[in-house]
Amino acid sequence: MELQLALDLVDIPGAKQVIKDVEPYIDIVEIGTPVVINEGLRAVKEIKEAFPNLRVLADLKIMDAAGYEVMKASEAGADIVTILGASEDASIRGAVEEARKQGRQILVDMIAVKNLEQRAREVDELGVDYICVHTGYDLQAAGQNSFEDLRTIKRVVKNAKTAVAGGIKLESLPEVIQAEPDLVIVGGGITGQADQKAAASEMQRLIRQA
Ligand SMILES: O=C(CO)[C@H](O)[C@H](O)COP(=O)(O)O
Repeated sequence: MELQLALDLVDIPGAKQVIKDVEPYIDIVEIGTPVVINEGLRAVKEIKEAFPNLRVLADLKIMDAAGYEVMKASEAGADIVTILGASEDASIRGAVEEARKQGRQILVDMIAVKNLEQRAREVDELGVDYICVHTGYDLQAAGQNSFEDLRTIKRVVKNAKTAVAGGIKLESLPEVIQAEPDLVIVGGGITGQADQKAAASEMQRLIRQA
């Protein structure tokens, strides 16, 4: 099981500062969608150059023109690129094909997918690397989480690794770990804490002992 730090509400210098503090405790750093919107793929490039030993995920949430967008994110240095599970099979195939060419990986974000069980089975057949259940900020605000969805994809996904994201905090991490995802994605549960280093270190400890 691995830990991914999601950076959503920072600029590039801010991202570098957080990563410097928590690098020993994380496996992957995510350049979040808002950061890419604000700063462009330059954010991915600068973070990869500053932290070459860390895997970098570009959270582009691709919906179309997938091959092209995966190519551009790969050129910027992304190791993993995200595409939406709600996108067309042709787009997901295009993303996978380009990622294979570039030696990169694809994470499918299942945010807003209604028929989760069926779509997870279909996406799993398309050769993606990760399938991620995700409660976005708007539904987190309504008190939702993805823990039941994680158990659902764990049942049906046979090839890809499983991941979970959305509002995971130190208190809820043990329940997440129990469902045995391959990747736990945490944003505010680390970045929103007064002591980010302590939060990341404790999360890594719980994950490693699982
Ligand atoms: O992709 C995202 C939002 O669309 C976030 O990166 C993801 O939800 C993790 O952040 P948090 O733990 O703060 O919810």
